[in-house]
Amino acid sequence: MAGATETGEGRKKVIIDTDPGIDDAMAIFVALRSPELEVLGLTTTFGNVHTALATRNALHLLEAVGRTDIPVVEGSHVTVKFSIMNLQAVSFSVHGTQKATKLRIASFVHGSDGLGNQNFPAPASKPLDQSAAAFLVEQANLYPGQVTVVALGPLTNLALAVELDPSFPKKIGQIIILGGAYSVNGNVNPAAEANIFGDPDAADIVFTCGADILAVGLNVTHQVVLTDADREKLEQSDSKYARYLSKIMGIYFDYHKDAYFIKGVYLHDPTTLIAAVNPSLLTYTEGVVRVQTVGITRGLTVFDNTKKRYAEMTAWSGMPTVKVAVTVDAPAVVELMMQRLMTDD
Ligand SMILES: O=c1[nH]cnc2c1ncn2[C@@H]1O[C@H](CO)[C@@H](O)[C@H]1O
Repeated sequence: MAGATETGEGRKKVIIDTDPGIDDAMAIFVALRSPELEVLGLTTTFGNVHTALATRNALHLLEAVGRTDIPVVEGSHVTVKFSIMNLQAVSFSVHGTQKATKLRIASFVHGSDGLGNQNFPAPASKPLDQSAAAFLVEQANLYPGQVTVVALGPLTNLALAVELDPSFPKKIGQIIILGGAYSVNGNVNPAAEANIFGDPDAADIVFTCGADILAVGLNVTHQVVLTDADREKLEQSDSKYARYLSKIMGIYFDYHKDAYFIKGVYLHDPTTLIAAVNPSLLTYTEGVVRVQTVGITRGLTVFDNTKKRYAEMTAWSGMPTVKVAVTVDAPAVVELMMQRLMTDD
C-alpha cells in the first residue's frame, strides 16, 4: 500500500509559477525532492526568459528528471496591463504587442536559453490547453485554502487570476513571492528587484489583493549564497539532479563574479521554495506593501513597517497586510537544498 507521502496525503500542495532560469531549475528540483510538498503543476511566465521559452524549459526540466506526470501550464506572454487590454478590446492588441517587445528579459544572467546555453533538445511533452491564470483559479477552487503558490517570476499570472476570480485571494492558501527589496537596493537598478520590475502593476494588484502572502525579498535572498565549495560538492555528486545542475550553473556563477564581485551565487528561488518546505527557517514582519508603477523608481516595493497613524490618508491606509521576510537561517537553507539535490529518488 502506498504511504501517505506517496499519495500526497498530508503534503503541502504547491504550484510553482516560474521563468526557468538556473535558480528556478534548482528550486523546482528541490520541490520534486521534498516529501513535504506535492507539486500540482508548474505555471510559466516571462522574466529570465520569454514565456514560450519558460514553457519549453519547464517541460524539459520535468523530462530531464522523469517527472512528466506534473502538468505545465503556459502563462501570459505580456504584462498584466497589456494582457487585460488585449482581452477587452481588439483595437488595443497592436499597441499591446508593440509594448510586449519591451519586456525585460534577463538572458545575461541565465544564458539566452535560460539554462546555461546548453542547447538541450526540444521537449516531447506539451503544456496543458489552459491558461496559467485559469489553472490557478481552478486549483484554488478544487482545494480551497490548501494550495500554496510559490511565485518565482513577475506576478502577471497571479494578477490575472485575481482579475479572473475576485474570490481567488480568499480561496488560495498562501502565496510565497520571490519579489521586492525591503530597505535594501534592487538588482535591476538601485530601486527595483527584477521580478517586481518585470510587471509592477501586477505586483501592486497581488500585494493588495488580500491573500495570505509571504514576500521574500533581496534583503533575505542576498544572505543565502551557494559558494564555490558547495558547487564542487554538487559536481562530485552523482544524483541526477546535481549532475544536471552542474552542467548549467557555470554562467550563473560567472554573472555573479562580474556583477557582484562574489565567488558564489545568490539562491533567490531555492530560498523562496524552501520557505514552503520549512517555514521556520525564516522570520517575518507584517505590514502593507505598495509598488511604484511609474518613473525612475518603477518597481520599488514600499513596505509600511511603522505602527504610526499618519495624519492624512495614504495609499497604504486600510490596505490588506502581507508578511515580509526579515531574517533567514542561511546555512540551514543551503544545507537543506544540498541534501535534497545530492540524493536520488
Ligand atoms: O542582476 C539581476 N538582474 C536581473 N535578474 C536577476 C539578477 N540577479 C538575479 N536575477 C534573477 O531575478 C530573480 C531575483 O531578482 C531571480 O530569479 C534571479 O534569477
